[in-house]
Amino acid sequence: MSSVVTKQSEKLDASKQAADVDDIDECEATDIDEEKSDKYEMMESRADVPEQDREEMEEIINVFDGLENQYKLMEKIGEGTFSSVYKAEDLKYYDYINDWDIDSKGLTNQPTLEGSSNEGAISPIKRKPKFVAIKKIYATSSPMRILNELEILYLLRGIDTIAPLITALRNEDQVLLILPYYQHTDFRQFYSNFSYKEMSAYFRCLFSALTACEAMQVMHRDIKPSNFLFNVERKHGVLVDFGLAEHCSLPVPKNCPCASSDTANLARESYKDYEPALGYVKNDTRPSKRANRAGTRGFRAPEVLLKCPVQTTKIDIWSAGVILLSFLTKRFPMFNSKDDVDALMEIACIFGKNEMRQVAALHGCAFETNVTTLTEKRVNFRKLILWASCGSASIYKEKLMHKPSIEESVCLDFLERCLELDCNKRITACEAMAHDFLYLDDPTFPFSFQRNDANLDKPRFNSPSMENDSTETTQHFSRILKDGEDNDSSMQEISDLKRKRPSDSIDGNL
Ligand SMILES: Nc1ncnc2c1ncn2[C@@H]1O[C@H](COP(=O)(O)OP(=O)(O)OP(=O)(O)O)[C@@H](O)[C@H]1O
Repeated sequence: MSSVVTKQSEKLDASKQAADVDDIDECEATDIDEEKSDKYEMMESRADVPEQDREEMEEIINVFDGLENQYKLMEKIGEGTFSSVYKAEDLKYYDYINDWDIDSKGLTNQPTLEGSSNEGAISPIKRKPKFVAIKKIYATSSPMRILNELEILYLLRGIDTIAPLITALRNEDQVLLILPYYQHTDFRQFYSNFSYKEMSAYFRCLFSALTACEAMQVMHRDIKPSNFLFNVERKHGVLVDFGLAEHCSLPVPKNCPCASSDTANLARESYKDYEPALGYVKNDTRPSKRANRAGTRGFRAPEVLLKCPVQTTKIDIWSAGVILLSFLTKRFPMFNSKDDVDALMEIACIFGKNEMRQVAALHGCAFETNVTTLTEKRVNFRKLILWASCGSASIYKEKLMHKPSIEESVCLDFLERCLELDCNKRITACEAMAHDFLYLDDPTFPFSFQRNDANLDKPRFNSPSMENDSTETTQHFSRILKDGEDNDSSMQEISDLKRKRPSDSIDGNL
């Protein structure tokens, strides 16, 4: 497959391109020499870039020889646990086919291919600078982890709500992922004043991304506002950061009651007979429960907190529900626990002890607490939201007396389905795409509103065979990440990889 991909995404031959493309190549050829003479010029021109960020960008340019001819690093835009992200101008954008670029869809500023007409092509002078996000993965990340992120990004190519990988570069232990740059609005600027319609648009994009992940059996594991880049003006969002993502189809021991409907039903029933023994076993010989708990505090699903070994894509639905709860309560972060026990207690404050015992039994655990303020029964979501968002007791009481609007009811129903403690009963992303809440901004809602249900059970994109893809991608990227290669050959591999855009190969050319 890799050779096919190479062919499709080959740099466009200058002779095959329109005259204006040739013109720009010549201009760039002269520019390159000038750029080389002072590779840091672009950073000096930005006095507002902090000294430390400037140093980091200089280091990247030093490590990746020739990078400055491809990308003009501008500023640091994000920093996480595993990476730093920089905005850069894509200096060679117009030399390549850029099918991944949602901005370019329907525009005629793409270079033309052999045999195609150049009519309507935009002259070089009108070309806008194009930007990418360069994600520098810290050298402390294991190669397997980086490979996993690359592999999953490759698998999820071609979906306009998931940030695609443009290319990846490696030099020794330094790895850069090049992604399109998405102009977005900080969550803190809009979460407290979004209307139901705006929330609907936000979650339709998010759930479209989650539907794609679900179809590929990929758990993102880190769904949170900073990983969903939403552009308020365009009402469009993209999911980023698959650094913790994981396949849930991998064989795991099904040693959790939730894994089969028989044992799950038994657990749901038997929790009532559980008699808590006071104290704890002094010399407990039972093996400790182990499971992947990767994620961000406050967004972990109950099954993650209860260390269920059979986690599925439902964990992401819970996290999306937590984001919706933030919108509705106008509180962010909604949960802020320091550890998993605290996190379970925060959830118990809403769901009550009775449901917590049930969900604990579903994952082979027992839930016991001596915190007297916890109630047996759950708190009604509407009451919780009004209490948290109203500001005063009198407004709360007044609002509570009013019947909820259709929009509010639909939204509350969606919230309950996402924040369902029992992962087996929680809504799937595909089912969520059929929920009225995701169509509130439809002009005909709710009068003559009709969803096109015919397509809702189908993933809205091509689904290449995961097994084959996964294997080939693993081979492809593991070569890039393989240790012990000399610098030249690894850089050669990297340049081979350059511009092998996954989305190029999705439309039936494999
Ligand atoms: N393609 C992009 N376009 C614009 N900004 C981006 C892009 N990718 C990442 N960012 C910004 O960089 C931040 C960190 O990126 P990312 O989440 O991929 O890194 P991380 O190290 O895994 O972070 P965390 O530990 O917080 O999950 C994002 O929250 C976002 O603000």
